[in-house]
Amino acid sequence: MSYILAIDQGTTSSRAILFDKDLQPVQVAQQEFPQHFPASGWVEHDPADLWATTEQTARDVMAKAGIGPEQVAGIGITNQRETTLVWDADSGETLHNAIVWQDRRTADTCAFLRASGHEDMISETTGLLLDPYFSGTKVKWILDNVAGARDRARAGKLRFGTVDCFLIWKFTGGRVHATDATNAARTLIYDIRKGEWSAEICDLLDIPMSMLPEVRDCAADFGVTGVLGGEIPILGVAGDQQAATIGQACFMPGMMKSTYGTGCFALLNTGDVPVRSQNRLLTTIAYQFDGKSTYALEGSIFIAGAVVQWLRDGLGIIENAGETQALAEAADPVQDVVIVPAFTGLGAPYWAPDCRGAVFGLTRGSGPAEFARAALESVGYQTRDLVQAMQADWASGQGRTTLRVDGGMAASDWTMQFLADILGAPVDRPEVLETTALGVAWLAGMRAGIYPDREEFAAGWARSARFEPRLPQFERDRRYGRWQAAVAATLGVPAG
Ligand SMILES: Nc1ncnc2c1ncn2[C@@H]1O[C@H](COP(=O)(O)OP(=O)(O)O)[C@@H](O)[C@H]1O
Ligand SMILES: O=P(O)(O)OC[C@H](O)CO
Repeated sequence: MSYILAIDQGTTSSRAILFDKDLQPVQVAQQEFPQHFPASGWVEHDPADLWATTEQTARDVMAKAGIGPEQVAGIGITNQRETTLVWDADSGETLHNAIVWQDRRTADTCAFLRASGHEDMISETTGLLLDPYFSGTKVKWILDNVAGARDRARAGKLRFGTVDCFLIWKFTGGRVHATDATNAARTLIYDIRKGEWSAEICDLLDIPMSMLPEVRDCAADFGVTGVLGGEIPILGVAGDQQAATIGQACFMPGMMKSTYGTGCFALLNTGDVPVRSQNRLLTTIAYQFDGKSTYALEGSIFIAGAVVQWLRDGLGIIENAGETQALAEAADPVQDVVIVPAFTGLGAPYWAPDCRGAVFGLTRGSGPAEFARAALESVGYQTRDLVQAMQADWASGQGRTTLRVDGGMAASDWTMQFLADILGAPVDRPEVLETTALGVAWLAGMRAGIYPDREEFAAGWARSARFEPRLPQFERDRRYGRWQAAVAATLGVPAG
């Protein structure tokens, strides 16, 4: 019983990672699955794909490591957040494809709720903004648009869940309908202060509360699965960004992590007090242990690593992401090319879904190297936007902050050095870059009794590199000023 199976069900792929008794990742299996775009701004996943790729990668990783279920002490599940599923309580059949967090179809519902004066109550209760990003309006959409759904929901025949909850249901053969507090906190129908579903918001959205899962701690009993060839308990659950926060051991107020994948999500631990943002950040639950929530401020950037993908697939100036380093180093130091990568609008702290990207400062001499440097820099600038908003929101967060980074793009030394330079604060990269999976593996392993407690786990967090700021203050401010001007100009230009 010396392994933990971590499942990371993400937006574009499902991954299963096996951790040994020393909390080291020893084997990985991964499968991508199709994205469905049935209309402009709509994004769906087939629930059968979510389950099949999860089950298959879990089987594969155990087969690759040559271990059986009797050697797995527990399963931890982490997941793309907010993505919404509704299914029949008896048959388990889903009523509709999963509506993905990126899906904008409920923008009108959000606009209506805002116009009718509900935004303040909803933000105060849930910590979130009225945006289609979150689950609540997606559940309403399914109940409004699938024939007979609301009647079945009122009769107690339907179940709602985020992806973690759906997978738990599948793993346990429909015996457990539960989620954890971090996933509940992303639904727009959960009262993050009281730690219970909000009857008022459910009523407003006409969502029968009989559909809702039980909300448990992040390290808790979520049932036992028999689908992997033997019985294994599910003992840890957290949304992926919260799992990364846990994996980075950001357990003290003031600690902050930023995950650089396709997008970027930064979370600042604010302790046991939920801080209401004045700068359009989200207030969310970082984790919940023993019924007690720890809160975080969260900033979400939609385009981080995706700007590098654009250099590769859109502009064709690189063949792989790693080439950006040499290009950025070769860029002309006197050119000031700035890219605002608002390909799908801008996220926090701007929340401008309709604006589109722009490039500034081009000269006759601007080429691939200047574009590559500007692309990498855009990630640093956007992070500074978030960090400044966080510091403005949370007075005790003033001062020197060390940022812990992870995700695929954190492998880029050049980007991480620029990040430290533009923040004027150190950036720490951990030894284990599988931070999201590590977080949820630790939850499950701690619950199973094979991993250390929180203090010991935090003490074991190890850094592989620290990037210290080297840019003079004057130059930092000058460059950031250029970025701010570029964003202001981009926001001022209506999308075509
Ligand atoms: N060396 C690198 N330099 C710059 N960007 C990189 C590098 N390696 C990976 N990336 C970027 O990181 C992203 C992949 O990170 P990952 O954490 O796997 O993302 P996701 O989980 O969102 O798919 C890609 O967008 C890729 O362009
Ligand atoms: O699956 P990812 O890594 O793109 O993460 C998605 C986030 O959880 C959305 O809030």
